[in-house]
Amino acid sequence: MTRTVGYLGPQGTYCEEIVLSLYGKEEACLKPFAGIDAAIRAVATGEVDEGIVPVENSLEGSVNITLDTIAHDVNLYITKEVVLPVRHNLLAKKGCQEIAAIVSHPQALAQCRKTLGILYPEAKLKPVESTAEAARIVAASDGLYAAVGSLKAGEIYGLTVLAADIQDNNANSTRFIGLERKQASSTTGKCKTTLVCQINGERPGSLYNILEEFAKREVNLTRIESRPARTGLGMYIFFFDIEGSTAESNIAAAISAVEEKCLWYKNFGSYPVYTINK
Ligand SMILES: O=C(O)C(=O)C[C@]1(C(=O)O)C=C[C@@H](O)C=C1
Repeated sequence: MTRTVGYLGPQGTYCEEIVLSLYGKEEACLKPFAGIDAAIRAVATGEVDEGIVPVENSLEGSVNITLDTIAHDVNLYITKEVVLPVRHNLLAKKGCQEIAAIVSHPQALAQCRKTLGILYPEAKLKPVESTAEAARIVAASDGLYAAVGSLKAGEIYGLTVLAADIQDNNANSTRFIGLERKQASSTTGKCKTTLVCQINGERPGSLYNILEEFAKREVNLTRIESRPARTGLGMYIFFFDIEGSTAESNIAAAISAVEEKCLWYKNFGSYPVYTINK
């Protein structure tokens, strides 16, 4: 049976590039959503089998809407991670003479902030839901707009490339995750495990006590990220990315110990990690 895969649309986003790299034409029915949270919620309601969303960029850091939605609003598992090198382009209508505003996803605008400031210091930066939505808006505009997006988005919406490779740093890459209602079936090869928990921030050493459970079992953490717990100012939840899977006994034991010590906890499971080489 073909699976339905939801992602941040419209056609031509980097999210779509990930979906197309994972599934052949016959293997998946693609369903674009207007927002990252909508794509995630569609997995939870059963509208789609899987959602592909961005979670972190090497220049700009976390995609907060992804972290907050998976922590607070749904109960889903992370079933894969895919890292994509991201190369942005400035796209405009043919013959465009003047750029009054540059539109794109806020993460994409931020990844090109310095370059755009040098090329078009007077242009206003306008955030929209995705890079492909930006290209679609520019194609429908009066020609005074440009979009930051992929070459493919430029082709789809009939735009020309005013400037290529406009990301501020060539190490620009984005981490995407696949979300499903069931745990990943295969965790062989390179794997990670992600959990989120809230600790008692009023006691000294609470975070240290959690970290100790990983350190003493030689469990390697690849990322710690905090986000508001949404229970009051100064209260936080912590995301931990762990190298390896819960099939490894030291990782399983560390997670059980952490669960005992925290106020609130969610395990997103273990999942394989892939990188797209460009
Ligand atoms: O707008 C897109 O094309 C997306 O897939 C979203 C997104 C993001 O949210 O980080 C993905 C990759 C890039 O880092 C810029 C934008």
